[in-house]
Amino acid sequence: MVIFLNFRQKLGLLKHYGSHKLFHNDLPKISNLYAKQMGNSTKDAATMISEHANRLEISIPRWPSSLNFSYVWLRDHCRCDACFRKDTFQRQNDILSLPLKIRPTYLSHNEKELHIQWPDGHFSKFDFQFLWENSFEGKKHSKNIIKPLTWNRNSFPSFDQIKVPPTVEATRETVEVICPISKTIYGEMWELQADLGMSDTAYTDEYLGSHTDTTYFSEPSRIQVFHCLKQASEGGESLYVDGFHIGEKLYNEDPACYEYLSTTALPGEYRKDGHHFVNVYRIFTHHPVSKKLMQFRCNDFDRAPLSTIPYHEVDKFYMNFQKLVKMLRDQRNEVEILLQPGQVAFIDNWRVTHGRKSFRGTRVLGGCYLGNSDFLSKARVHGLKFE
Ligand SMILES: C[N+](C)(C)CCCC[C@H](N)C(=O)O
Ligand SMILES: O=C(O)CCC(=O)C(=O)O
Ligand SMILES: [Fe+2]
Repeated sequence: MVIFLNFRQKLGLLKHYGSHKLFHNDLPKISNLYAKQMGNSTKDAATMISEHANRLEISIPRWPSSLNFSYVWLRDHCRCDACFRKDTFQRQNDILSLPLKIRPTYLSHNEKELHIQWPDGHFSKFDFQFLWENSFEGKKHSKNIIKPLTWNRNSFPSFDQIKVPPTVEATRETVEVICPISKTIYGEMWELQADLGMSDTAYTDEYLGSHTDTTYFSEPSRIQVFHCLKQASEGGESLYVDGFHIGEKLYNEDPACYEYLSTTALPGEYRKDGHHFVNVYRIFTHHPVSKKLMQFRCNDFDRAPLSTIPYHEVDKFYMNFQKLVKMLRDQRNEVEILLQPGQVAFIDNWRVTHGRKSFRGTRVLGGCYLGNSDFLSKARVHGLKFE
């Protein structure tokens, strides 16, 4: 079975093992539809183009507001063969030849396209669809469509499941249908069972507080895949918490603490024979343009010596950090799932924390990591849109 934690809202469900229709989700579908309606103004007699000093204002009745395009932006985004290579999807016009004070000499449009004649004789055509999808203002409107639905113990969403044989190879095959597997210091596919030789608390039979993995990487792994290959004879339930729910709650209950943990950097560290990772990060990271919460990172086990905070601020750090971890350990926020052999969990490691209860007997988890760029690229190919 495949369980998508969090991606039910955001990325979708693996409905047919082996099929190409992997990412299904109502919300992105709505947003795509929205983008289509907004961009494809078929018989829009009422399209209005107004020239201003350094911008064009385009108004199409279907668009929620008019969009503005500066002339230099339009010249830079010309998609003709001389400016843009359609075979490689790469730019060809050199930024240094872009005239910053350019203005069109002649403008016209039909129902689908805007036409611009430039002073040097160059001619550009723009699909309204392209303009809608790539403008700052258009993006702002589309972004409002997908709002992450956060969850706690009581509001945890249901998930779809399919059967995967409880072997590492079957896990690999399932995952590879979705996305190439990352190779990290743990290899591609790893197996996890209590083995102190591995020098990590994950490889014990003890309780493990909920955390995100690879906080010590400059870009943490995006998806953590867990496949239960063998259940413990007792205990070993997985514990999941929605870090965005924690963020929301903290923001509402103690905005100063949220602000502090969004702006204060701390170091993470991981040492293992021949490896020494160190990375300085913030617990809450926001999208550089929309400012929405984009990533939650928290792993107390892999916290490095606190060298990023001056002594007079240290009390403040511990106070705020404890507050956060208390919320993370609060059972009201924690979802408990006893993974069954054959059940695979895909966890958004940029958002959802994982932990486990202590256990007895032999418990084996198989799994792997998927990189952020690889995963988002595949999701986009399946028609999903991201900021
Ligand atoms: C078993 N597996 C490879 C998944 C994880 C092992 C690494 C755990 C590390 N403390 C971290 O949180 O990143
Ligand atoms: O044993 C578990 O369920 C999780 C262990 C863990 O944190 C990990 O492998 O990253
Ligand atoms: Fe972990």
